[in-house]
Amino acid sequence: MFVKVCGLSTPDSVRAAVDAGAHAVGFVLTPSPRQVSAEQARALLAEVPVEVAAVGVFRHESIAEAAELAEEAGLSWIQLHGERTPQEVDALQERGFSVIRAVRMDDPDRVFADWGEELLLVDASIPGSGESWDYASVRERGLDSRRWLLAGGLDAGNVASAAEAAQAWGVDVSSGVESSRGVKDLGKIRAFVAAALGE
Ligand SMILES: O=C(O)c1ccccc1N[C@@H]1O[C@H](COP(=O)(O)O)[C@@H](O)[C@H]1O
Repeated sequence: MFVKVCGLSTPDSVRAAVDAGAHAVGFVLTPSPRQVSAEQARALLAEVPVEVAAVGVFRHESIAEAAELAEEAGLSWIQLHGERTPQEVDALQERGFSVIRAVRMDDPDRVFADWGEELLLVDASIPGSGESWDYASVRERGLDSRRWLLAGGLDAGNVASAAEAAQAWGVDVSSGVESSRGVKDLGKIRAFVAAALGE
């Protein structure tokens, strides 16, 4: 099970995720209670070993803005929310980025098609809201042979059953490892990663 922990903004939360065994960590560079600047993300990157994917999360930004900010931060992965096109994914890959393309669980089937992104992320309607949804319903989308992450309302208590219900390749979390909005809880991060990894 691939595990990503998102919305990290302090060195100790990055270390907690990495030490627990997360495969990816996310830095939100778009307006959010978890937003960090490119400069802050660059400093946090010092805590991330090369084998762990460091991801910049973008929602309202153009492709050019996202690429510029990610380059400034030194991030090689971009997570792209919002209405996007296959050409935008191509443009980021041509610029050297690996792409996580976020779709909403209620998007039409065509949005779930394979656009060549490295990972698809299937999230609730409002990203980062902690809103859970009917995880089993994603099985109708035909993602069996794809590399994709389940997100939205996950926490240490439900991640194993949610991943099983959805037959997820990987999982992503933000709200479920916080003590209050935007404030990560190190114990919850460790418990989430352990539960996702079946430890
Ligand atoms: O976490 C945010 O604030 C955020 C803002 C804008 C786009 C994506 C964001 N986070 C993503 O949302 C899900 C986590 O949702 P939840 O809080 O666990 O329910 C995950 O994919 C984050 O990468």
